[in-house]
Amino acid sequence: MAIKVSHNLGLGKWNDKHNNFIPNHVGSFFIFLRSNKTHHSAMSGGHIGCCLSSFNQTQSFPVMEDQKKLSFSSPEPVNYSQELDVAVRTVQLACSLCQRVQNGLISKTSDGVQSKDDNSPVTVADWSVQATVSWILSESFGSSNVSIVAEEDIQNLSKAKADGVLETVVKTVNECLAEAPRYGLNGPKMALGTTEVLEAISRCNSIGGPAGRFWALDPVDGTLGFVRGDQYAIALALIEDGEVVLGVLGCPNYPMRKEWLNYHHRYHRIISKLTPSTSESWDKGCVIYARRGSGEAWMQPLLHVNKNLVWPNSARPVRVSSIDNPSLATFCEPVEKANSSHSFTAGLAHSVGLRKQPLRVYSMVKYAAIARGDAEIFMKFARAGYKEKIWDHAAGVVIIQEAGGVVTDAGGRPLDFSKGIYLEGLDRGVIASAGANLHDKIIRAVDASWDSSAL
Ligand SMILES: Nc1ncnc2c1ncn2[C@@H]1O[C@H](COP(=O)(O)OS(=O)(=O)O)[C@@H](OP(=O)(O)O)[C@H]1O
Ligand SMILES: [Mg+2]
Ligand SMILES: [Mg+2]
Ligand SMILES: [Mg+2]
Repeated sequence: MAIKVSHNLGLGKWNDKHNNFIPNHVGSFFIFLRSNKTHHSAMSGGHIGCCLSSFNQTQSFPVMEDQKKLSFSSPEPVNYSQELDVAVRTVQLACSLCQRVQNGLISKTSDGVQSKDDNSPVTVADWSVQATVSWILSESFGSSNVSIVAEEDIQNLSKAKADGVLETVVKTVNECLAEAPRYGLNGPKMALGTTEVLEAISRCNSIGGPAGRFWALDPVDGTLGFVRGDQYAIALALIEDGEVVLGVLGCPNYPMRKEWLNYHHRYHRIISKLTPSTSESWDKGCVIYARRGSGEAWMQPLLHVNKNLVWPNSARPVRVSSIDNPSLATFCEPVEKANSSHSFTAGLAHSVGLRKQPLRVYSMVKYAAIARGDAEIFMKFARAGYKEKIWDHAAGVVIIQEAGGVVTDAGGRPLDFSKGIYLEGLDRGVIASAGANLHDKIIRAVDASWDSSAL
């Protein structure tokens, strides 16, 4: 049978109490399927479950008899389809912003990179993505329902010497939001002013914690990779009562061949030499996402700005590698020695029998590589005293777990996202593996060599 669904549903509010979505527009009709597969149908071509659209037309959709029953049955646990749908579209939009800014940075010799108080880099893209994601989430769910923990703040941006940067951020955010309808998202009616952009950035002032719902955002993870024209990620996760329930990772430079993940510092030159300009959309860049408990992780190609594509986008499932023989396994780790001890992991690799060269990649693209089956192990052992932040891990952890992998600290315990902005109580380091066998071997090797390490 077929049922008429209005595509011009506009925005509404999720009602937690009644577990349903209430559209703002009177007369709009919304079907929300409470099936485990709902998010996939929304992402991969089916439109049911998607409440945001740029189209002003009605369309007929076939609805199975049992699906119809599901949509009108009594309330069941929240399945976050609405949140996942908005999050994936928003990360796609953010990827296009970053690509534009990165291309501009690389072609210019001028300094588009600022330094924060800890000397780490921050760029127009970091602030612009944070403003854009914050604005879209508030617009989609109502600002009083949205709480965000995110990396950037406006202190550095507001500094007098960063005046030109602030102007560029406002311009970048508005250029990006003007594209929102192509992603099925509503943009602002009028361009945002400086105050609104600063407000959107500083609204991300949640400090997380054990209760309630908040988003964790790393607008650009691997900023160093970003400014070097290399790998970086946009990471958005939803955390509820201390558990990561959704993870979305945008990886705009994820190459078509996994070997090219390794070409840091030279990535852009190599890719532009080897990739024909007419390459297909799967060639470079993807968005990977998962919902906790679904047992599935999905990957979309980037929606390429220049190819006149509009939503909906296609998706395909991803799964971790089945390799569990250490001699065939590849491990990945941060590029910078300052962020993780390369000598300690080299020792672990040797004792476990990992024979391949480590894949050194900036950012949470490492988590994406494990989820896609392009590498089997990820290890990070920061220097003593460094506290890992939740936005550097949340999205990647749920994606790997749903793709079939394992993520724990070096003591074998799950990462704890319930203690505020830091992964408090993290035991030594973070280990992610394609399977329990490899994981146990690494953990045993850490135990055996930790005391004699300098960490
Ligand atoms: N000293 C130190 N030790 C450990 N980790 C640190 C340290 N300083 C920063 N960071 C965080 O590392 C994030 C980047 O991690 P990566 O795995 O991408 O490292 S690397 O850039 O490949 O070396 C990076 O994320 P972004 O700031 O979003 O780029 C930081 O949050
Ligand atoms: Mg980060
Ligand atoms: Mg960052
Ligand atoms: Mg940073």
